[in-house]
Amino acid sequence: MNQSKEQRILNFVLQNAVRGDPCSVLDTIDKYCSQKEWAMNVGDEKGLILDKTLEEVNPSVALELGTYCGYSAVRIARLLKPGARLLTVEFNPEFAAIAKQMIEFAGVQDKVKLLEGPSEEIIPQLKKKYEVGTLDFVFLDHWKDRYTPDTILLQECNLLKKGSVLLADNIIVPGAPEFINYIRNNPRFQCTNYPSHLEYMKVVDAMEKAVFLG
Ligand SMILES: O=C(NCc1cccc(CNc2ccc3[nH]ncc3c2)c1)c1cc(-c2ccc(F)cc2)cc(O)c1O
Ligand SMILES: [Mg+2]
Repeated sequence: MNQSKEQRILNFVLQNAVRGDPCSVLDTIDKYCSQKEWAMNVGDEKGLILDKTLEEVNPSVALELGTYCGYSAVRIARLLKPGARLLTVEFNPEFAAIAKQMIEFAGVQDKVKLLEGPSEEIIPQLKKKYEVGTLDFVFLDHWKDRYTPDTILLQECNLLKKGSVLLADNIIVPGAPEFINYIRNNPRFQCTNYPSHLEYMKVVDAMEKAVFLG
């Protein structure tokens, strides 16, 4: 049975990156996906915006929607302070299996909890089943038409507090127009746009930061 692209990315990391070194895992994925096969990791350019936002927020509890191969989970986890944790949600079982191995190879498994299932099912379980009080940081990178309903669901589940930061990928490509309309017209969020480029391409993209005002 021929391999998936995601399996080829993982194999390239297992053979070329340094076990236990998150930066080498990130660099190796970026090298493979810019030189051999494009893949929808947030990448190195938008990754820097993610890094800077994380350094500002310094979250104790972070949530990621859309794990994919685990690139941004490794990127986020490597910057978390001792005792802080990342919950990452992946709906696609093949992606989740790849991401689990990627996270373990990078050596950040103690900081990351990978939850398999759709966000609309997982988010309502975060408080009781996963002992989450409120979320300091949320990275939205899953199906773009889920950004708005899941932002509403996070509020309904009382998972956001004053100062909670949402960061959304792909505001231009593939685009999340409904989310932008919702969040920029919502007085309970303070929004900032970060122009950038689609991962590994010269195509324009952007990220949007939204701070919950309570
Ligand atoms: O669409 C994207 N990513 C989302 C996505 C996509 C597919 C599968 C999944 C399955 N994972 C999944 C689903 C539902 C879920 N609910 N809760 C968790 C959860 C997890 C997730 C995307 C596309 C492009 C892109 C493609 C092509 C192109 F030309 C330009 C740009 C670039 C990106 O950076 C992107 O992020
Ligand atoms: Mg993305």
